Amino acid sequence: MSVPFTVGKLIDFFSGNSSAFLGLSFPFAAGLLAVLFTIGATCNAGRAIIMRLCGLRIVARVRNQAYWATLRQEPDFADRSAGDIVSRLSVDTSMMGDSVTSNLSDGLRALVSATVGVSMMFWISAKLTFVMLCVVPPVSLFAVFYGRYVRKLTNFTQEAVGDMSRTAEEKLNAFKTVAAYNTQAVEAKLFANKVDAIFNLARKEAYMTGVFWGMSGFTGNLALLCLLGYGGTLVSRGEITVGDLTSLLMYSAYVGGSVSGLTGFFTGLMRGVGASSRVFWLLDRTSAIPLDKGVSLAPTRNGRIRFENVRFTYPSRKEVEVLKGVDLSIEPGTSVALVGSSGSGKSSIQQLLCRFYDPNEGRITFDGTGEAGWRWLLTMSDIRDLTPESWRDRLGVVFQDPILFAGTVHDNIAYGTPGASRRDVERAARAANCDFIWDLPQGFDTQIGKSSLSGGQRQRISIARALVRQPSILILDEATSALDSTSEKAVNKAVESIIKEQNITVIMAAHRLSTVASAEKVIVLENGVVSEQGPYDILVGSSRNADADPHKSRSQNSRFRSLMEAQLALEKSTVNLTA
Ligand SMILES: Nc1ncnc2c1ncn2[C@@H]1O[C@H](COP(=O)(O)OP(=O)(O)OP(=O)(O)O)[C@@H](O)[C@H]1O
Repeated sequence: MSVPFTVGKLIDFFSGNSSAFLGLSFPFAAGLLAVLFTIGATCNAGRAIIMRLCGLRIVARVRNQAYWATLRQEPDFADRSAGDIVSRLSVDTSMMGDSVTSNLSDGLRALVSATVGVSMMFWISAKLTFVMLCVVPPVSLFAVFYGRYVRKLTNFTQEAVGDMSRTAEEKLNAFKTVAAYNTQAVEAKLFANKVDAIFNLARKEAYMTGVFWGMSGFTGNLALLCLLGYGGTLVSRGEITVGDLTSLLMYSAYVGGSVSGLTGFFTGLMRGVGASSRVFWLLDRTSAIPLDKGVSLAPTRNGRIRFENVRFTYPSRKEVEVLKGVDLSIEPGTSVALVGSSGSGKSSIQQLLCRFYDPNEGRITFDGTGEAGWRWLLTMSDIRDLTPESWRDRLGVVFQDPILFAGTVHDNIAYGTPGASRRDVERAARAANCDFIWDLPQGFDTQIGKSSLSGGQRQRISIARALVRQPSILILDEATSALDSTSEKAVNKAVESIIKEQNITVIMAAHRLSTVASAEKVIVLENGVVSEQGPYDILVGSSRNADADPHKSRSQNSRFRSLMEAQLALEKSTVNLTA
């Protein structure tokens, strides 16, 4: 800020208006200025470096915290808004970092420059400065409205960007489906619509920005005109010198630059406020199922699981009740098959067991202390009272569509069991009938990705992943559906022996007769309620609700029989053929 003042004094000194330069000898004053400029340059560099580093640190820290906050949400949340979360983690966080560092620093610098510049102008000529400043207020007022408008637009734009990312992510994940159905053009159009939405928002901002800059440029020129016209008059009247007028001109340019910098700061700040509100929303969101809320379940013996009048609707589809009062009981160390037509609620029961959701009514209890007789009643816990973390530690889960991550076979099997040794991993792999691993080029150290193995191989690795945890409860959702019947039999046999060995409860959702037959108890679901349950042999010989009413007459028209009719007939004909 000393430059305009110095230039004015220099002009006066050389034009003979003043006998001394800044009241000092010329070489001394020039040396002093050189020192001042060096200090200024060093501070400027320091400011830029410090602010940049602060920005990077803030972005890194906020990203980590936001990702951590996301991972601790209920699974349904991330499932529904993955694309949007990615945009919050990438774009919003960096906008937020910029806004509070380089933008803030530039803004503060502009504020100081404008204040010092205006003060210096007043000091040189209060009259002239006052005339000039009359044109500034309308621009400032406009800047405030402009900033607010930009904040609103930023929020809309970020939401639109999230929407676009979601669409792209979904379709890129299903690239083969898009290719198989030749829907590239349809998808490109859908994506273009999302891009158009972003473009339209950006266009609105562009119009507003254009008007703003046009207006502020015009105001600046008007101020300059005042300065030259009125300032020239003051020089001719001898009220100020030519050097003073030059200093004033330069200060006004500095102040003009600072004011536009302040406007940029204000809009940047508003953009940052918009982006940070989206990031803070994520950081502040409380999970519907907090991971650490409740009593930690000690790794004790296995226990009985009971569903008591469980009613459930998915949060994203509140109008459809999926489970309509499910009552069932599963003894520890037994295997149970959930059977029912597609959409009857088998996976939903398993998801509730994993506590990905909580029931709307009723409760799911676990008697984890293994007390015998009536005493187990006293030790039963509603699984909602347990921390999801400690509860899930007891579970081994294999989903319908198993996911493998980039990494080695070993890493994939040991995923979630960091302490698992190579021996543990190999034992689990053997139990899950993963013989093919030994034939891979680098065995357990072979790198695998999302799609480098067949469906059946992926399923078996997922089963090994669940077994290596040595769970109390093994949840298998159509876990062997992609296996050929020999592999399926081998896996079922291995799982059976592990159940006996380790007292594991197995709850499997299955359509295949061979898998169902391997279970000790079959629970038949129909339209969200348990319609039959009992041992396989009885249901197949067809007792209706053998558990509930063992004395009831056997019916050849049981729901289980009709579900399995085709497979039972096939089995019968195979037996006849073999005979
Ligand atoms: N995430 C979800 N959001 C909303 N509704 C869902 C969700 N998942 C499942 N549903 C609905 O809940 C009902 C029961 O689904 P569920 O997956 O439990 O059936 P299922 O018996 O396991 O079927 P399948 O044998 O085909 O796997 C279905 O009507 C389904 O449309």
